[in-house]
Amino acid sequence: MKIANGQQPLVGLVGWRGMVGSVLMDRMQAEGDFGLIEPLFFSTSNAGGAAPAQAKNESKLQDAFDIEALKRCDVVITCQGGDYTTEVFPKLRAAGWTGHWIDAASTLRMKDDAVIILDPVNLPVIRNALARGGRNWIGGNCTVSCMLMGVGALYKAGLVEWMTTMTYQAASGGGAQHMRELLTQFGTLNGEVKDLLADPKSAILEIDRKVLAKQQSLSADEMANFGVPLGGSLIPWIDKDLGGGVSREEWKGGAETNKILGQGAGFGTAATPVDGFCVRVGAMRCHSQALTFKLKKDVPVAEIEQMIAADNAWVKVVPNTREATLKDLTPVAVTGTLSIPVGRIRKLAMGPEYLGAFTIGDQLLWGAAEPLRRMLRVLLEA
Ligand SMILES: NC(=O)C1=CN([C@@H]2O[C@H](COP(=O)(O)OP(=O)(O)OC[C@H]3O[C@@H](n4cnc5c(N)ncnc54)[C@H](OP(=O)(O)O)[C@@H]3O)[C@@H](O)[C@H]2O)C=CC1
Ligand SMILES: N[C@@H](CC(=O)OP(=O)(O)O)C(=O)O
Repeated sequence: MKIANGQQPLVGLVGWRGMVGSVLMDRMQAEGDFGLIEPLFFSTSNAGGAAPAQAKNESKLQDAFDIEALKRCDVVITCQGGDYTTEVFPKLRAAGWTGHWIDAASTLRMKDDAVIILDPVNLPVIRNALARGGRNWIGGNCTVSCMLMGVGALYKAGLVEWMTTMTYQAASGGGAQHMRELLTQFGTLNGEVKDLLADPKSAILEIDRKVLAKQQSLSADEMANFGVPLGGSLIPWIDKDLGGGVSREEWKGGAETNKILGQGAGFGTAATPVDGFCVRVGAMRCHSQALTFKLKKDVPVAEIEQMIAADNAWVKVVPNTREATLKDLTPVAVTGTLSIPVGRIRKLAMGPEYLGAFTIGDQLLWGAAEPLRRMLRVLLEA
C-alpha cells in the first residue's frame, strides 16, 4: 500500500473493545501489526475518551459515526456489527471515500463488489480483486471459515462433488451475552441438584427429574438471549428463518463456501452443493462440524490426509483413533488456539467416494478476527 510522504497508513479501528474486537487487538499486538500502522481508534459510545495503549499520535477516541473522521483513514477495520455497517458504510462511500473497508459483519458479504476474505484458502481471489480495484473485504461466517481452513484442500483439488455439514456451534456465536446466559443456566441447574449430587446414594432419575423441571421453568430473564434453555439441551436452528425450512446459517454454508472459492455465490453451474443442519450446543467458543463428502472419485484415505495436512500451517490431521480424538479433537483442546484439527477421517459405509471427517475451530480466531488482520497484512504488503 503506497502512502504519501512515506508515512504509515492510518488504520481506523471500530469495535475494538467488543468480544471479536478484543481478540483482534490481542492478535494484532502479538503479530506486531501496530508497528506497521498509525492506528485511529473509534467509539460509538465514548468519543473523546482515551484511546487504548496501542495508540501512537492519535490518543483520543474518535466518533465512529463521524464520516469526516472516518474519511481520513486509508483502511477501516470494523468489528462493530451489522447495524453499524448498514448505517455508516454507504454514507462513507457516498462521501467519496476510496479507502479499504475490512469488516467482520455479514451485511456486505454477498455484494458483488465485496470479497469474502480467508487468505490461506482464497489468496488468488483476493489478489485478483485487489488488482481490479477492490476495496471491500468482508470476513466470512465463522462456521464456513473454520470448515474451509480445515478441508479447503479437497476443494482446491477439485475433488468435492457435494458436501453436507452438520454443525455443533458454540454460544459465543451469538455474542458475549449468550456465553453468560449459558454459564448462568449451567449454574442454575447445578444449584437445583447440588445436595443430591453430593450424596452418592441419591437416585440419578430423581436428579434428572429435578433438572428437567428447572429447565422447563426457567424465567424469561434466564433465557433472554437464546429464547429457550441451552444448558443441558441444544437448539437446532441458528439465525433467521429464510422460509422453505432453511435457516440463514445453513444457507451461508453453500453461498459463502462457493463465493470464498471464487465459484459464484453458491447457485451457479460452477457451484458445489453444500448443505446441512446448523445446531447450537453448550460449547463456549469453538464451532465443531461433522462433514460428509461425496468425492468425484475414490481417493485413498492416506492421500486425503496428506493433502489436508499440507494445505496450510494451521490445519492438523488428528489420527482416527479414540485416544487421539479425545486428546486433540474437542472444543476444550482447541479454544484459544489457531489450530484447526481435522479428524475422524474415514470412508463411510455408502461407498468408496463417501468420506467422513470432523473438524473444530475457535470461532473468534479463524472464525472472526484472524482473517481481518491478515487482510490488513495483504494490503500493507501490496
Ligand atoms: N460474536 C461472534 O461470534 C462473531 C461476530 N461477528 C461480527 O462482529 C460483530 C461484533 O460482535 P461482538 O464482538 O460479539 O460484539 P460485542 O457486543 O462484544 O461488541 C460490540 C460493541 O459493543 C459495544 N459495547 C457495549 N458494551 C460493551 C462492553 N461491556 N464491553 C465491550 N463492548 C461493549 C462496543 O462498542 P463501543 O466501544 O463503540 O461502545 C463494542 O465494540 C457482530 O455483530 C458480528 O457482525 C462476526 C463473526 C463472529
Ligand atoms: N451466526 C454465527 C455467528 C456470526 O456472527 O455469524 P455471521 O458473521 O455469519 O453473522 C453463530 O451464531 O454462530
